[in-house]
Amino acid sequence: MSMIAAFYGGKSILITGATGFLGKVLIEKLCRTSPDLKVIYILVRPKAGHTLQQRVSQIINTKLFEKVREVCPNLHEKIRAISADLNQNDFAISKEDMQELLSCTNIIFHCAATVRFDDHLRHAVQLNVTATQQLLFMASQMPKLEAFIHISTAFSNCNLKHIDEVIYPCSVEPKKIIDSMEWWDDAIVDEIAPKLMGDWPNTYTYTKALGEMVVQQESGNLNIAIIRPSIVGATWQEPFPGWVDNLNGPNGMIVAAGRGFLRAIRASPLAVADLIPVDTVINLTLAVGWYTAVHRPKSTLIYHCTSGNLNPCNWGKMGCQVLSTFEKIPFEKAFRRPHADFTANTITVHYWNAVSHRAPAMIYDIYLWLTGRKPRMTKLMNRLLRTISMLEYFINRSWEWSTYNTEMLMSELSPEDQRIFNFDVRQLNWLEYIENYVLGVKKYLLKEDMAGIPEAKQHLRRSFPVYYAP
Ligand SMILES: CCCCCCCCCCCCCCCCCCCCCCCC(=O)SCCNC(=O)CCNC(=O)[C@H](O)C(C)(C)COP(=O)(O)OP(=O)(O)OC[C@H]1O[C@@H](n2cnc3c(N)ncnc32)[C@H](O)[C@@H]1OP(=O)(O)O
Ligand SMILES: NC(=O)C1=CN([C@@H]2O[C@H](COP(=O)(O)OP(=O)(O)OC[C@H]3O[C@@H](n4cnc5c(N)ncnc54)[C@H](OP(=O)(O)O)[C@@H]3O)[C@@H](O)[C@H]2O)C=CC1
Repeated sequence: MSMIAAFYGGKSILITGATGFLGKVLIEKLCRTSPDLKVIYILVRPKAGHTLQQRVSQIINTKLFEKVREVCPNLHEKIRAISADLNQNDFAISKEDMQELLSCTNIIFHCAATVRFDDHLRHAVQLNVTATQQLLFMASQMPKLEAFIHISTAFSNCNLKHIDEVIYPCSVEPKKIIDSMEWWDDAIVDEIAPKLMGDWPNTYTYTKALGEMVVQQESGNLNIAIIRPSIVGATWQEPFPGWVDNLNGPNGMIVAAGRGFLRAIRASPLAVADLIPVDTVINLTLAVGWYTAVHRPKSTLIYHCTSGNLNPCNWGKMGCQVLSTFEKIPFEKAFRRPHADFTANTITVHYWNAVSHRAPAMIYDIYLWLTGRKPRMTKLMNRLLRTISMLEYFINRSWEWSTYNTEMLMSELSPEDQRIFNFDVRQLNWLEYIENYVLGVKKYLLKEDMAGIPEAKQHLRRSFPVYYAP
């Protein structure tokens, strides 16, 4: 019998960010391995035109939940959506709902965050810092709470090269920043943001570091753990390989390369590509929830969920495998032949941006305009180049994350739990994983049918002149 699966049986679990990438995989795995759990409360913000129930149905009626619908036919009853906006006071939760959450919750998984790199500092502080503080305050009023698991990022200390499983302080106290945000207007925030952020590259990583400090300072008597995943990618094994549903991180780049838009990117081919599959992150998260509640470590433990020190892969190897997968399974309606290069030379990148990105986009737009259609390629290319400029920081450096706590936890698990909640990234075969990843982008993100592969290959042959364009 799995100790972890048994632990979650009969429990009331509160999840924030449940409608996001990690949140969905977390709910799926929880319900599949512990169908006898009592209830999962999910804090969902209302969205125009969708009731809460519709938002839940949209998630659990997808392919991702196909297996779990069989194991847990009453899935709808297990998931209770609570209307909440983490940007509001008391999260705008009704009195009755708040009462129920406070009196029943056993475990909290805090996944909600803004993951945009360019978010305004005020908004990033509100969601990644202030909301975390408020949730901890709520947690402190929950008599049945056994564990509070906070999802951070391995890049919260990306200003350092070697990162241990400890919390590093930021120069300005988060409480001071939270207070200041109340009376600083946007102009002051804009002016002061670069000074506050120092050598953090964006508001996301900076506010996640502040969020960790808040967790440490407000932990009180709670049993808390922090998980720091690196770049979270498609599923490796569960519920099936290759599942992914957003354009974040590498996903958008795979789409752009596969459709022939992306030809060159400033990256160090030998830098470590610290990717980690989303199911690995969730397996570790559930194991940490169990360990924190049952073993109650004396201090807040931090767990790095990274691949670089146990099973490293570099961007060069990854890029080659992505390109070779496109040969076998091309994406539909490609603009050009998929072919891209990583280059470390800034001048070469400027050259390729002009010749291979901007110029073809302009020529294509002129063609669209001449044939009476709306030009759109230049806009799309500009957006792609802007996205690349934000990702460049992460693909031109390597970091070393120590994984003592994560390895310690692995050794605490029974053989059965090591199998069911596998987070041993040493077993990952990168070439196989990347191929399934690209296939998953095609199937689950772009919603392309595998039956269309011959047509996609023919499309590339038909557009012969464009096929070999720079
Ligand atoms: C040797 C051979 C080499 C060959 C190489 C070829 C293969 C290449 C593949 C290999 C991959 C290599 C690169 C990988 C780089 C990975 C780095 C990742 C770093 C992560 C570090 C931290 C990890 C974390 O902790 S958190 C998760 C990461 N967060 C993010 O990734 C968020 C990043 N995104 C943003 O911050 C914003 O989206 C931003 C600023 C990039 C763009 O903002 P903007 O306001 O312009 O757009 P949006 O409102 O977001 O979207 C508008 C619109 O565009 C669509 N869209 C968004 N992103 C993309 C995209 N990347 N590609 C395509 N389309 C995109 C979006 O869906 C919207 O569409 P609508 O239709 O308008 O809704
Ligand atoms: N994806 C990655 O590569 C990595 C992610 N992480 C961390 O993992 C966690 C989850 O990330 P991920 O799943 O990728 O992020 P997503 O952007 O996919 O999901 C974010 C979630 O937060 C919710 N949310 C945002 N704002 C609010 C709000 N005001 N009130 C209520 N809910 C809100 C979103 O709800 P809605 O659906 O309404 O928008 C969504 O459910 C984050 O803490 C992130 O920092 C760490 C490392 C890497």
